[in-house]
Amino acid sequence: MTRTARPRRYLMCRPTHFDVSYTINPWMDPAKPVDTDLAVAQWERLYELYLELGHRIDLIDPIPGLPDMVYAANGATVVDGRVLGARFRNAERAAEGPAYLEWFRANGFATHDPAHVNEGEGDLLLTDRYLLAGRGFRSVSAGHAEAQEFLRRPVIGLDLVDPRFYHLDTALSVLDGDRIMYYPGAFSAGSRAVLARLFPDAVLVEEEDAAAFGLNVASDGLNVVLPEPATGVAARLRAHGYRPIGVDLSELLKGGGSVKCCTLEIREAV
Ligand SMILES: CN(C)C(=N)NCCC[C@H](N)C(=O)O
Repeated sequence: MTRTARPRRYLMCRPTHFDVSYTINPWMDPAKPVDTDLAVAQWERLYELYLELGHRIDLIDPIPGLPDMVYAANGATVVDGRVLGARFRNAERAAEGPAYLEWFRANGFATHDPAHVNEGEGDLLLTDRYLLAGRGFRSVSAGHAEAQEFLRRPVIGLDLVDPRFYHLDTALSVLDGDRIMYYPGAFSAGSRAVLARLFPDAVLVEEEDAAAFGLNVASDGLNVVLPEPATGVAARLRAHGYRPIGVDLSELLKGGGSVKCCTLEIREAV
C-alpha cells in the first residue's frame, strides 16, 4: 500500500493554564498533582512535530480559568471553511465555545453559533462520505442534526456506551479519506453493526490500546501521531502502511485527552 501525506492546517492552544481542578470524565482526579510546566513541554513537542511534518499551525490564546482549553479539538468543527461552534455539556467548559468561535470570526470564517450540545471534533469526525457523530455522554442527536444542516454532510449517529470513551475521538480515528480504525467495545451493538456495514475494511483496535488513548490520533494520510504507550496500535498501523509517531502527553492524559484532543483541523473551502 502506498500512503500519501497531505499537509494539514491545525488550531492548537498552549496549556498555560492546564490543571485538573474538577471531574467531568473518569480520567480526571483533582487529587492527583498536575505538573503544568511538564504539560507545556510535552505539548510544545507535539507542536514542533507538526511543524516538522509540514503542517500549518494557528494558535488561540489560552484563557485563565479554562484549564481544558488545551483540548482544541472540542472547540469547533470546520468543514469547507464553515465553522460550527461548540456548545459544551458541562458548565466548567461552557465559556470555551464562544472563545473558539470568536477566534474563527476574527480570522474571517463563516460561523454558526449552535443551539444544541456538540463538543466539536471530540464527537464529530469527518470522512470523505460521512460526518461520524458520537452521542451518549456529551453531544446530543439535536446537535448532530444541527451539524448536518450547517456543515452539509450526511451525519451517521453513533452511540457510545463506555464512560471511559466519552467522546467519539477516544474510540474511533479517521486515518485518511474513508479509512478508519475503532474499538468496537466503545459502541452499542447497533452502532457496531452500522460501522461494520459502512467500513468493512476498518482497522479494529483492542481494549488495552484504546484505553491508552491509542485512537486519539492525528493522521495526515501517512504519518499518524499517537500516544507513545499505544504500541499495539502503532504495530497495526505499520502493518497497514502508515508511519506511526509516538509522543508523550502523559500530563494531558490526566485531563482525559491526548493527541487528537489537542488538535483541531481547519478544513478550508476549496
Ligand atoms: C479525546 N477527547 C476526550 C477529547 N476530544 N477531549 C478531551 C477533553 C477533556 C476534558 N477534560 C473533558 O472532559 O471535556
